Amino acid sequence: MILDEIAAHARERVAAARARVPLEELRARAEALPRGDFRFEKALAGREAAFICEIKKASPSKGVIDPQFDYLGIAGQYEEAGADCISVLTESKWFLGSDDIFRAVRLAVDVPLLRKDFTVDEYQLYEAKVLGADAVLLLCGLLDTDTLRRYLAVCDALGLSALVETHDEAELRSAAAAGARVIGVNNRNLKDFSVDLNNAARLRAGVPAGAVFVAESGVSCPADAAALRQAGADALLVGEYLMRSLDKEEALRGLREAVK
Ligand SMILES: O=P(O)(O)OC[C@@H](O)[C@@H](O)c1c[nH]c2ccccc12
Repeated sequence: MILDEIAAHARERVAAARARVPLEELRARAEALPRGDFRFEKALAGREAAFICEIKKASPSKGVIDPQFDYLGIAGQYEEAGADCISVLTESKWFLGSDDIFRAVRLAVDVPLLRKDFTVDEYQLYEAKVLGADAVLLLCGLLDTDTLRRYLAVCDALGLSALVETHDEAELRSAAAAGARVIGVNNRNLKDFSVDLNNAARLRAGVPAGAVFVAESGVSCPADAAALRQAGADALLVGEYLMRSLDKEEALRGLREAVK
């Protein structure tokens, strides 16, 4: 199953990174940085419907989405267009992302940034902090409730926000039990890549009051965004549609219009 393969590869990447910079050293570096002020989640909560715009070159389900991949140009366009947050894939094998891309985007824009990777080790939380991330992704499909709780405590101590991603009721209960403040529902099943926009609507009722609810994946036109907003999404995470839009400002304007 692909998620297992991606997670196994993430563990290999962490092992290699640890051999270069040991955990203790990385943690000390992360803890020496100014504690973040959770501006990722503030940016999401501050709007009627917020947009997290994603920078990804490829995905396991679609292959290469943008062969040119002028990620700095894209980041600039997203910022110009008024993206509330930007998600940058750093997974290297299936999404063709990298920490270098993240660093470059961090230097180029002031928008809150989500470091989008497959978190399988506490090490990656410190990595994200040192990269200048405002938020990390925690997948319930990879982390049990106790581990989630532990990672959320580390994030809190660093001033990092966490987008806790779920796909079904059991995962949503786990996210809620762990105390997640930003809960995502992925409309794409990472096990077989099928997309069901109704997934967000179906799980909406299980999201604790006060948590920010992010609908993720599968937005392919303004009407999709409208439907997700109708289903109670506080924020939308949009990747492929924006990556394929030549005029990202116009595309995002269209999505915003649709959720009003
Ligand atoms: O390109 P889309 O269908 O708009 O989806 C964006 C985002 O939700 C998707 O990239 C995603 C959702 N959860 C993830 C977990 C890991 C990597 C990627 C993802």
